[in-house]
Formats: sequence, structure tokens, C-alpha cells
Amino acid sequence: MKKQNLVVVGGGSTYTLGMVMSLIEEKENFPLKSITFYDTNAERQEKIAKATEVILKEKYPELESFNYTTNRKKAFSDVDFAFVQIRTGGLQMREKDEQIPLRHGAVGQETCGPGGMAYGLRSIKDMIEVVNDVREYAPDAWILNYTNPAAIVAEALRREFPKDDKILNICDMPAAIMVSYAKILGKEIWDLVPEYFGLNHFGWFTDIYDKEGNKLTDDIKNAIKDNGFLPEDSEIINDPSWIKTFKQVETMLNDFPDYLPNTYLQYYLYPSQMVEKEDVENTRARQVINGREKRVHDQCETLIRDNSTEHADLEVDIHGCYMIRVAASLAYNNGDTFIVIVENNGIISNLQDDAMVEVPASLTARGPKPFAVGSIPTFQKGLIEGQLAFEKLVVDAWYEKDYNKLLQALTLNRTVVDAPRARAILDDLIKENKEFWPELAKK
Ligand SMILES: NC(=O)c1ccc[n+]([C@@H]2O[C@H](COP(=O)([O-])OP(=O)(O)OC[C@H]3O[C@@H](n4cnc5c(N)ncnc54)[C@H](O)[C@@H]3O)[C@@H](O)[C@H]2O)c1
Ligand SMILES: O=P(O)(O)OC[C@H]1O[C@H](O[C@H]2[C@H](O)[C@@H](O)[C@@H](O)O[C@@H]2CO)[C@H](O)[C@@H](O)[C@@H]1O
Ligand SMILES: [Mn+2]
Repeated sequence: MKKQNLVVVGGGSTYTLGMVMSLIEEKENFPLKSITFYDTNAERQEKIAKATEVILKEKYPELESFNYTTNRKKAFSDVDFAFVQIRTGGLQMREKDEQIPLRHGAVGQETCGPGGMAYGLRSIKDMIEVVNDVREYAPDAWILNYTNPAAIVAEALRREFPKDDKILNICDMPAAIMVSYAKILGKEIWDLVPEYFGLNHFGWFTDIYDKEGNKLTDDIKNAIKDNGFLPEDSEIINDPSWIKTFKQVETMLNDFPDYLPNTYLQYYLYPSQMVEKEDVENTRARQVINGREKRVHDQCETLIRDNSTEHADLEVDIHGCYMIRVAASLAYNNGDTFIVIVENNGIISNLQDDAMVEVPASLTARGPKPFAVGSIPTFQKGLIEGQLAFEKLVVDAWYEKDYNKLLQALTLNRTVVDAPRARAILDDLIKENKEFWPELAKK
């Protein structure tokens, strides 16, 4: 098995230590020759990198090299894979994305509604630069992207790099939901085969099978209706916010029993409830700053101080394992099935071809080979088309520097709806994002 050279773009991410633990766990499936971290923030990355050195020395002695750098040429030259997880504006800007809509009575969420729009308009420029630079130094590398909002990033990269067939955007949410299905069924996630359609953070499982072809959908639905639904992945199992989110799946299934929903649909189906439960001074960004970010940085200090993993509480998580298993299937032509984000081109037969949809695909060395979904029902089609128009208008607005398209986008979004409210939110977001967004022109 050829050993891979990997760069993690966003080496300072709160997810990097989990990714490192997952690379160790998955080393038989995805063996590595070298790991490099790249980040624009040297100090943030160094903390994670120094801790990673301690982990790798103990748990991956056969790795030939580990480096970290802020130099793109050093980082990207000759890599086989780039795993991208950057956050333009950091968690501080995430907090603004959540607070501003909430102050106007609309959903304040990282990837949904106005918050997703604001984050998307920040991510696009940096993501285009990252892809251009990876391509300069590693023309054949696979670029696997987690950077959010993945739907808007995927649409922008589709337009910017129409001929590049080695960029793949993915999301761990369907996989994290499948971890919970697996727990209900007494199985491993990798034993399950999903049927799924939608946009990123906006989709449904139509069925779940095991590898022998047995349909398990009703077992899952009945278990959720009888016992509720909880997160099971190590990263979120004890997180009160994720526990609340997973519990909402039971409500969604009672109201709309046809399919098993992605958890993110709660923001579009119950926007008023989502606003009511929020505390504007303690939105998710603040919880992450005081929670995951602090925990990861404390772990780094322990690892560096002890020069050993003995007292560090390190876990493998689905976020890391999912990206790595996707990479392994592409690298070794495994043809395994994963839910990924690809251009529609008839997969959902009654949806426009140029939509970036989230569907299962067999991943081979020639890229994702998505399975046909066919025609989707009116309710889901209507919801998807509204959301898709929102996403496309946001990307149009970025390219055309067009204020009016953003106003249209927000007015269309189910989390906003009201035009004056859309305008008020947009004007506040513009003030806070001057450093990041293009300067917009009004008609
Ligand atoms: N697709 C998914 O399902 C999924 C799942 C989890 C996280 N994510 C995304 O992963 C990213 C990381 O999340 P986080 O909470 O760890 O954020 P974070 O702020 O902790 O980490 C992001 C890192 O990226 C760096 N960075 C910012 N701009 C950069 C650039 N242009 N080039 C290189 N590095 C840059 C930052 O300095 C930081 O160290 C976010 O975009 C998040 O939304 C996506
Ligand atoms: O609010 P956060 O920062 O905790 O999470 C936001 C992300 O949520 C989803 O991803 C993952 C999570 O990151 C991961 O650790 C895993 O264990 O469970 C979550 C649910 O799948 C979402 O898919 C991402 O796009 C968000 O960035
Ligand atoms: Mn996601």
C-alpha cells in the first residue's frame, strides 16, 4: 500500500488533535509517510503541533516526518492529500454571526440562515486561495474540504474550478447521525449503508441498510419514537447543546414521518423555537470557546508538559475517521460508499443539474460515483429549492458584489422571511464584516 503525504490546512483547528488520534487509529486503512500542518496563525498552530509531536513520537513512530509551517510552498509541495478545515475570522466572528440575527429575532446559527451567509462570504476568498496554492505545488493532490458553510463553499469552488475533479467537500453530520443509528442497532457505523438526499445540512435519510441488504429503517424509526434519539460520537456524547439537537429528531420524525431528518433541519422547520431557546450572550461560539477550544488547549499543555500522552484525555472521533476513510477509498480505489457533496447532474432527477447536492457515492480512484436518487417528493423538493436559491444568491452576490442579491437571499431563507428584518440583519452584518466581505454595491 502506497504511503501518503498529508497536509492539514488549518493545523491550529480545535479538531486537529482528534484528527491526529484518528490518523493513528486508521493507520492500517490510510498509511502515512508524512504529515504537515499549515495555518496562517503561527502561534495557534504551534500549540497543537508541539502536542502532536508528543503523540506521534509515541503512537506513530513509523511516520517518516512531521512538520508545521506557515509557508504554503513548504506545506503543499508534493502532498497527496490536503485536508482543509479553516475558519476565516475565527470563533470571534462566529459569535457575531450568531448574535446579530438573534438580536433581530431570527435564528443565529453558524451555517444556517444569516449566520451561514455571513460565514460563507468570509470563507469563499480564503478557500479559493487555498485551492489555487495547493494546485500550484501539488497539481494532482486530492483536496478534501470540511470548511464551512460547506454548501456555500462547495458552490463557490464549483464555479471557480469547474474542471478540477479532485476537490471534494464533505460533512460529518450524516456520519455522526449514523453513529447513533449504529448504537440503536447494536452495530458499527461502517456496517451501515445509507440512502440519503439533500443539500449540506439540509437532507434526509430515506433508508438505512446493513451490508447484507437488510432494510433497517423501521427499526431505527421505531426506536426513536419509543426512546428518543441521542448523540453517541465521543466528541458530542456529553455536550448539552448536541443532546438537545439530537432530541429534536424525535419531534421532526413525529411531524414529518416519511424520512429520517438531518439534525440541521431543526433550524428551518422550527425557527421560532430555535430563537426562543437561545441566550444571545452565550451562543454556541461562546460555548465552544469555553468548551472544546479550552479543552483542546488544556490537553496540549498537559502533553507538552509531560512529554507523554499518559495524562492526556485523547479520543478518536467520527469527524477525523470520516475524512480519513473517505481519503482511503479515493487513494486505494476501494469503492466504499460515503455521503458527499457533488454536482447534481441528474442524480436527483427533478432538481436542477448545477445544484451541489449531498448524496451517497461510491468513492474510487476516479473520484465519487454517486448513486441515482430519482425524483424527490414535493415537500422536500420545495424546501430544497428555496434553500438552494438562497445559497446560489449568496455566491452570486460574492462574485458580483451585489447588496440586493444578499437581501433577496435572506428574504428567501426560511429562518428570516420578512424583508425589513432581512435588511436590518444584513446591514448589521455588513458593519461587522468590513474586513472580510467584498464591498457591496446597492441598486
Ligand atoms: N463540514 C463539517 O461537517 C465540519 C465539521 C466540523 C468542523 N468544520 C469546520 O472546520 C473548520 C475548523 O473549525 P474549528 O472550530 O476547529 O475552527 P478553529 O478556528 O479552531 O480552526 C481553524 C483554523 O484555521 C486557521 N485559518 C484561518 N484561515 C486560514 C487560512 N486562510 N489558511 C490556513 N489556515 C487558516 C485558523 O488560524 C485556525 O487555526 C471550520 O470551518 C468548521 O466550520 C466542518
Ligand atoms: O457547534 P460545534 O462547533 O460543536 O459543531 C459544529 C459542527 O457540527 C457538525 O459536526 C460535528 C462535530 O464537529 C463533530 O465533532 C462530531 O462529533 O459531531 C458533530 C455533529 O456531526 C457539523 O457537521 C459541522 O459542519 C459543524 O461545524
Ligand atoms: Mn457539517
